[in-house]
Amino acid sequence: MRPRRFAAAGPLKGRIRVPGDKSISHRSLMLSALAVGESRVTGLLEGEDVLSTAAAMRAMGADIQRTGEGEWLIHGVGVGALLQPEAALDMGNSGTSTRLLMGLVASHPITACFVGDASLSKRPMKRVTDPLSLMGAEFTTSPGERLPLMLRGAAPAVPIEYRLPVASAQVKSAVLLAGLNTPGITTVIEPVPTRDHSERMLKGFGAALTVETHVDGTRTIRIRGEAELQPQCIEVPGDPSSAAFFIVAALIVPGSELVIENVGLNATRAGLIDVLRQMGGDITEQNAREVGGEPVADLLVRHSVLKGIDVDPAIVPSMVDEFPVFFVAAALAEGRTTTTGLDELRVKESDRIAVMATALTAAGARVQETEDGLIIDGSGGEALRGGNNAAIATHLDHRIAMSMAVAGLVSAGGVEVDDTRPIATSFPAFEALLDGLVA
Ligand SMILES: O=C(O)C1=C[C@@H](OP(=O)(O)O)[C@@H](O)[C@H](O)C1
Ligand SMILES: C=C(OP(=O)(O)O)C(=O)O
Repeated sequence: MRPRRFAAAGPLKGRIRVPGDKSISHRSLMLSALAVGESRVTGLLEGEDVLSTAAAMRAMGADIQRTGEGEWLIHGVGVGALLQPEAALDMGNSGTSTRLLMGLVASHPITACFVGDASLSKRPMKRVTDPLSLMGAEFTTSPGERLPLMLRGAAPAVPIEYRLPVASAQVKSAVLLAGLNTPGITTVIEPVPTRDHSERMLKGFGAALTVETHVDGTRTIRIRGEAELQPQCIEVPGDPSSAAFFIVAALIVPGSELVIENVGLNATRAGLIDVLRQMGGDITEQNAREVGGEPVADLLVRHSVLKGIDVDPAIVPSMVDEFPVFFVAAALAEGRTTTTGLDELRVKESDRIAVMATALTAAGARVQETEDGLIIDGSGGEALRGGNNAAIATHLDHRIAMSMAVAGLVSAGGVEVDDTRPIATSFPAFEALLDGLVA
């Protein structure tokens, strides 16, 4: 464990750049490893989760080299040609690596064992074993359909039409990636839109993929299997989920004025910015452009008096990973903020509803937990005053650690986080960036 106290240290001023998008980084390694020829990726997030994906793709035959900071060269094996890994694939803390790679393996004639850390081993996998079983893959799982599990891929796999029972980009992507090496057309029906990086990147690599959006917002995504992927040069945009910690910090720490450069603003990811603006957050987009087929801008964020709101549950998928830090913003707002429809937060790296309720309460915020969200009565900009000095339990969850670090910046006595190590899964430079800003 690596504990640390985060305390108030004055306004955040200056310019920072956040690391590459985690979702896009995973996908760029996976698809490059399946293309025939050499792909080049720049701006890759070198966090532990993405490195787990790189190691797994290497173990299944891809040649993956790091040539500089964030710069990687990948020689792919071709769709259908993944090799049998010789040892278990260690997924570490990463749900995205696990579920997307299960999709890839499911339609290859190989068997792979998936293992992970204590957090990942508690997370539900039935959401992917269900559709992948329909495609012909076979599973031996730990009780409750959890890791460790063994997956025997089907060759040939059977194309399916699958309607997502949960709003999950990981489940959608698992089925689409399985569809890559499945004869015929694999179809995913998505009643609620989730992040669309897989669709964009599969098309970019030359897969025959179509997206039909119906009047009620439902999306039907079709992919033609036995695809041949063309190698690509990919520039990964900055991660809005990492930028979120600094956006909220600059909004709630008085006197702050911060530019966060190169932030991905794909509409399926940008919900936090919309909600913070509805609360009165002063966030301006500068230098809007496209990076790697994704909309990107620099964000100028100024300290703002935030007003509590009822968050529309329809926006949840586009800010699903940002709720822990959003709760910190709500704890500093004037009045009450109500969130609902957050059931999925209970099955992330930790139960993010319960863990944040406990953590923020300990830090002195007024928080009430409901079945599917939190009700937060904000301090109206007053510093949080926690009753005790006990360390906040982060439960191997990077986003809890970083969110409570941000809470420490607006806490009268500081916030002690029990373990900062998980931060390296998605944002290894987080503490250095924060320390550099407030120094
Ligand atoms: O597809 C992805 O890259 C991700 C999808 C989301 O998970 P779910 O699909 O489980 O909602 C998100 O929480 C995760 O951090 C990354
Ligand atoms: C939920 C997350 O990631 P994963 O599902 O990949 O572990 C996250 O990064 O917040």
